[in-house]
Amino acid sequence: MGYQNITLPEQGGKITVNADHSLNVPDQPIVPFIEGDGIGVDITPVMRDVVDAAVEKAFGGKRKISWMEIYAGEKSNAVYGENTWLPAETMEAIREFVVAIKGPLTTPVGGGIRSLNVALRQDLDLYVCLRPVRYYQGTPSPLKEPEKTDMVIFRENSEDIYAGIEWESGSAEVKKLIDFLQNEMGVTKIRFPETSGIGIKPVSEDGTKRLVRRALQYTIDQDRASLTLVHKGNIMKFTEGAFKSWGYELAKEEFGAKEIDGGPWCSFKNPDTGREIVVKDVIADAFLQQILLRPAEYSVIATLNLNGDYISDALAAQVGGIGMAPGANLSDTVALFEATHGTAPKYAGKDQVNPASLILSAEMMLRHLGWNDAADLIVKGLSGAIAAKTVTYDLDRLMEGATKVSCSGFGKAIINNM
Ligand SMILES: NC(=O)C1=CN([C@@H]2O[C@H](COP(=O)(O)OP(=O)(O)OC[C@H]3O[C@@H](n4cnc5c(N)ncnc54)[C@H](OP(=O)(O)O)[C@@H]3O)[C@@H](O)[C@H]2O)C=CC1
Ligand SMILES: O=C(O)CCC(=O)C(=O)O
Ligand SMILES: [Mg+2]
Repeated sequence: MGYQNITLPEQGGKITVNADHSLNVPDQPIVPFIEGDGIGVDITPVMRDVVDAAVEKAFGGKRKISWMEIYAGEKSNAVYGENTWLPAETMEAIREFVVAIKGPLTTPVGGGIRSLNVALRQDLDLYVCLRPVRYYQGTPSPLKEPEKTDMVIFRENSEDIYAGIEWESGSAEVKKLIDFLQNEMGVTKIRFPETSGIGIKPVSEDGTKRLVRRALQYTIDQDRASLTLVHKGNIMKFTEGAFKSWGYELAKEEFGAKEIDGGPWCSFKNPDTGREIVVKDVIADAFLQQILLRPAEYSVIATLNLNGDYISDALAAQVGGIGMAPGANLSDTVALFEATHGTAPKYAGKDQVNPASLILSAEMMLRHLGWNDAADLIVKGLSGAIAAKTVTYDLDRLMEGATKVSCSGFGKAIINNM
């Protein structure tokens, strides 16, 4: 199709998806990217340089990414005109080209536009937010044994209070809703009805099961020992509690899990390797202490949207901070890779922040394409740069005897260590 402000690269072809959701990847795939607000201007070009260097080194010119810029956030206002935060053709391009990567996008607090990140996830039905958390040797960490933190978060990405269904205190809508809750639903527990805002928390069986299904399949494919459902089901029984029940139900119905000692924990054998996979659950507040005190007991995590948001930043801190934490948003067909962190506005344009989070998101993208040799080189380059203590400010301030480099300098150090 023709695009208004997106320039198609002169060379390169489209990635396509087969009926079984596998990909056909040409040697020169067109990959759309959103630069991102704030520090997007710093980290996105560095990510591209690192990826290009890894692909060139791994495949000697046979393969290459054809980058195609698409727009969202502040830059899209500049390109498309004021108040155009997420142009329709940006969504169209991600749908058409199937695999894309983005920098962070700003969401104002307490008013203004709703999150563009959430809008992208909802509109493209990217229902899995996949955030692996692993330790790179030599990275400074507040833990004594950070290498014991090795978890992969499957965060439900389309539902929950995070979907942003809410009404402002004092609005006509909130008055109508509170009136309905009090007079037709018998609700007596709204403490200050005159001044309350109200948010709605939808959690469904369909949404839960598709997320837990992907997480369990991953547990099998990666030969992991356990999947933990993290919820606050003691308090929010029909949303978070139901998430837990539906998760166990799915493990039993579709993966043949059997209860251990009368349940609710259950287990089944990995059909590929024969290894026992335990499916368990933890209440979210207790989980946040467990990940610090007993991280080795957790492997794959499946959780609701808001819990997953908190847990991913907390776990990132254990292995070096959100400057190091990658992620992907996945539907059955489309993949949009992005860092865990936000736009860190105070550092914008200063060539200072750590680009590793976005670079490791690109590393996940290369594996998604099946370009594992290039992905391995990124891991090697990053590990080498950290081992040589050539690091950005966030790691430098926690390390003894390190050499502090800029964002672009860190990118160069990664390339030099490939
Ligand atoms: N997916 C997305 O696009 C996301 C967008 N956001 C949005 O980003 C904006 C800012 O959010 P905020 O809460 O400040 O969170 P941020 O993640 O942007 O930044 C918080 C702090 O984390 C550290 N940090 C973040 N990124 C890096 C990096 N690359 N390298 C090193 N350190 C880093 C910095 O810590 P220090 O000050 O200690 O150096 C920074 O001040 C908001 O509008 C928010 O909605 C937030 C999260 C995700
Ligand atoms: O959309 C936003 O602004 C914040 C998103 C976020 O914190 C996350 O996805 O981890
Ligand atoms: Mg977050």
